[in-house]
Amino acid sequence: MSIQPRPPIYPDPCAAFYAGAEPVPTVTTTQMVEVDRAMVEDYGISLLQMMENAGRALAGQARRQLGGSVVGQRITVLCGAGNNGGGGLVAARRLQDWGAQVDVTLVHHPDEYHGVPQHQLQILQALHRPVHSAGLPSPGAALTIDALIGYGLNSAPQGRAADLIHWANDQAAPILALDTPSGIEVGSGQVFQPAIHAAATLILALPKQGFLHPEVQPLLGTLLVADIGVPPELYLRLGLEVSSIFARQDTVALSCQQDLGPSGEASPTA
Ligand SMILES: NC(=O)C1=CN([C@@H]2O[C@H](COP(=O)(O)OP(=O)(O)OC[C@H]3O[C@@H](n4cnc5c(N)ncnc54)[C@H](O)[C@@H]3O)[C@@H](O)[C@H]2O)[C@H](O)CC1
Ligand SMILES: [K+]
Repeated sequence: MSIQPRPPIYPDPCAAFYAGAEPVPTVTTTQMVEVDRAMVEDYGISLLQMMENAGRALAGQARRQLGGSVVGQRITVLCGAGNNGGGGLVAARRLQDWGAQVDVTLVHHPDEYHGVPQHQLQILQALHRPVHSAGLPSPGAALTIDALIGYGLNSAPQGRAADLIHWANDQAAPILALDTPSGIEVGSGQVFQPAIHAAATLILALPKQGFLHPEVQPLLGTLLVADIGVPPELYLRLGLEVSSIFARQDTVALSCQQDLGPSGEASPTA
C-alpha cells in the first residue's frame, strides 16, 4: 500500500506547532547550528550518532507510510552530499536491510562525498549496494525520499539537485522529505524554485522558524518531528522550553494552531 499525494493540511496560516496538547517551539537556523555545535563540542554526541538516529527515524517513517512492511517495495532515495544526504544514505541502508528495493540516487559522484556522509556512503559500498550518480531514477517507485538539501540551502537549487527536485515532483509517488522539503530556506521561509512538494516532512529535533511562513506550509505535507537525541539541558541553555514530546514515541505528528485568538491562547487544530 502506498500513500497518495494529499492536499496541504495547513490551508490557513499556522501560528504555532503542537505535539498533542504540548506546544513545540520553533528554532532559528542560528539556534539549530548552535545545537549541532554544542552536541558535538560540549557533550560529545557526534554527528555520526545524530545522523544514524535521523536516518533510522526516516526509514521508520517510510515503513509506516508504506503500510508497515517494506518487503519488495520500491523506494527511491535522493541524496545530496551534505548531512541531509547523509541521513538519506542511512535510511536507504536500513530500508534495504528490511527488504525494500531501494534506488539510491546521488547528486554528486561518490568521490565528492566527504566527512560523515562519505562514511555512510562507504558503508553502502562495502556492502556492494549499488548507488547511482548519473541519469535520473527509474519511475514507478512507491515512495520517493528527498534527502537532497536541508537547512544548508544557500540559494535556489541548482544543477543536478534542481533536476532531481523536478523529477521527484513529476512522479506519481508521494515524497517524504527529510528535515525540510529541498528548496526551502528554513530560517526565513523563502521558497526557491524548484522546491520539493512533500506529502510528508520528517523534521529533525525541532521545527524551523520558516515553517510558520504561509508560503511554505503547502509544501510540507503532513508534519512529523523525530528525536535525534538532543538533551533537554542543551535546549534549556538556548532558552527553549521543550516538553517531553518524545516520552511515548521517537517520531510524533505535529499539529498547527491557526491563530492565537483574543486571549492569546487557543487549542491546537489537527
Ligand atoms: N541537529 C540537527 O537537526 C541535525 C541535522 N542534520 C541534518 O543535516 C542537515 C544540514 O546539513 P548541512 O551539511 O549543513 O547542509 P545540507 O545537507 O542541508 O546542504 C548542504 C549540501 O547542499 C548543497 N547545496 C546547498 N545549496 C545548494 C543549492 N542552492 N543548489 C544545489 N546544491 C546546494 C551543498 O553543496 C551541500 O552539498 C539538516 O537539514 C539535517 O538533515 C544532521 O544529520 C544531524 C544534526
Ligand atoms: K530535504
